[in-house]
Amino acid sequence: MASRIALQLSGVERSYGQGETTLQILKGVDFTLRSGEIVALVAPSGTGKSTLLHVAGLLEHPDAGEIRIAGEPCNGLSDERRTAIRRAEIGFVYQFHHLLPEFSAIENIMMPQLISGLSKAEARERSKALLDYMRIGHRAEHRPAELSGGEQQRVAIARAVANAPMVLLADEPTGNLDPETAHYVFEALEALVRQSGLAALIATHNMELAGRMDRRVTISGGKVVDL
Ligand SMILES: Nc1ncnc2c1ncn2[C@@H]1O[C@H](COP(=O)(O)OP(=O)(O)OP(=O)(O)O)[C@@H](O)[C@H]1O
Repeated sequence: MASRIALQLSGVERSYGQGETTLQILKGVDFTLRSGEIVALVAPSGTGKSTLLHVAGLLEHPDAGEIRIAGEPCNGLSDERRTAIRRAEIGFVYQFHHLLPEFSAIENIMMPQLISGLSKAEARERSKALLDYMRIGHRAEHRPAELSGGEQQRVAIARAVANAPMVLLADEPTGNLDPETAHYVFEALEALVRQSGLAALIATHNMELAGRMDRRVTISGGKVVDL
């Protein structure tokens, strides 16, 4: 049986005003991401990878077109509802970890769960399981500055999936790591996707990692096309 559609973009357009002119970045993007698949987004700098991730993740509004998360059309929803969907169904990972420096690894992962209303005990238990899963259980009480780059990114990934979202959107998650560490972090991410049935769209310039994903897409002429 085909897996469930987690994210669907239809006819999505997005442009930015630049002085007198308009820079049209996305010109009718159609794209479908299914639960349990990892898709690489590989495109030259400036073609709109971050824009696509922000629009897909409900951080920015498209100028036209439709975004559905877990089947729910997100156009025309109130900002409150969009935020609620984003918190529940979307996890973000960036090139730089953006962990809160004054909190430990486990506290960083607990945070989004506490915001969602989980008890402290439940949040701690799930965070510990995620840390173990990412093979950094022994670093739970360390603050970000005391962790290596690869460990920091694994904590950031654990935090992104802490609320069991349907979709993981990652913008160069290994871009700041050496090749060996990048490989190791991707391995942990891949295991997590396989185990949880998450759907992941990962922007990367790393062709070796892209080659290991289920499929590869690029942005060409403002549209998403298969590579
Ligand atoms: N808020 C904004 N206002 C104006 N222009 C913007 C804005 N955000 C992005 N752009 C422009 O839109 C284009 C696409 O940007 P985007 O960040 O999506 O590219 P990218 O493919 O992610 O690039 P990179 O690989 O360098 O991160 C760029 O030319 C950028 O300058």
